[in-house]
Amino acid sequence: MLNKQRIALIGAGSMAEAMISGMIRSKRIPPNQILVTNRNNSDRLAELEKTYGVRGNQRGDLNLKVVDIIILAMKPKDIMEALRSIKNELHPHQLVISVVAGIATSIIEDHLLEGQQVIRVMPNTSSMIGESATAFVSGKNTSAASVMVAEELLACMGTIYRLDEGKMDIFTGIAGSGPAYVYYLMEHIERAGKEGGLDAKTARQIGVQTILGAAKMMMQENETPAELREKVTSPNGTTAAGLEALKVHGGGKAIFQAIKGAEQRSKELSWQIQEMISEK
Ligand SMILES: NC(=O)C1=CN([C@@H]2O[C@H](COP(=O)(O)OP(=O)(O)OC[C@H]3O[C@@H](n4cnc5c(N)ncnc54)[C@H](OP(=O)(O)O)[C@@H]3O)[C@@H](O)[C@H]2O)C=CC1
Ligand SMILES: O=C(O)[C@@H]1CCC=N1
Repeated sequence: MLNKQRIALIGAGSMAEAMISGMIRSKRIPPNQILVTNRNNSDRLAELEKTYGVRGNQRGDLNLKVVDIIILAMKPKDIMEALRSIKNELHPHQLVISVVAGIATSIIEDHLLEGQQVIRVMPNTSSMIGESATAFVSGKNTSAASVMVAEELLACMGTIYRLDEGKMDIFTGIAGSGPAYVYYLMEHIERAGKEGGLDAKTARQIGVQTILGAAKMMMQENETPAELREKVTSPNGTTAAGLEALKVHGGGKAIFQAIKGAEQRSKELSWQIQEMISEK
């Protein structure tokens, strides 16, 4: 089903590239069926063409009528302008997928044609290698067949979760923004490794394998994170000392607050757009 779909990405930034890479690596969509556009950065389109074999189009040259799926991948502040610009080029049977953080499905539906099929998605940049944790919400006009196509498409980028709209903010806090917390953690692991005498590259490799091993343990073993943690922790041993330092320095609280902060920002983005709409 998927290999017949023509897909246009509106927005050619980090998330668009991660999705393109996921699609191409999956080999389930021929590159020449993927079109990508932005506002005015032709060098960026050329770069994506060269790297992935997709077709970069200046916005004015992109005929949306010939595509099946339109992916909105611009910043939240730019979505209203984008919706205005595409509305009358679309037919309601075409599927619009938005990856824009904080923007509710109903807002997108309200600013497109009556009956437009819409799906809201929250991927993360691990889509690049087919390892995203991706959530989606189906819009009110979206057919079961279109949901199946979207699931097939999103599966090229990783694991998918169908959620209620109300859970998208917390999902964004955990999974959409989540890779950044892990990278930040690695930055600190690397710093400590260097201070302990390792070179940066070795410290990073050790840190990555440790995170990967722990992640796989949580996936494959039938034990809670707390149980797994206890198995690492010998009484009065090194781990107990490390965990105590984490507690003293608010490590757990910091992780919790990072997720809550991102969740809250996702909500705010939604309110800001609502305000913008009601002011007009
Ligand atoms: N980065 C991430 O990890 C994730 C991002 N997202 C969401 O994805 C969206 C994009 O994020 P990201 O890729 O990081 O952002 P970037 O700033 O990297 O890219 C934004 C892109 O949108 C383009 N753009 C803006 N307005 C228009 C328009 N009217 N028509 C065509 N193109 C337009 C820009 O083009 P130009 O350069 O020409 O201005 C640019 O290519 C955001 O809404 C974000 O919330 C969701 C999950 C994860
Ligand atoms: O930082 C952001 O707003 C986007 C959404 C999730 C990840 N990046």
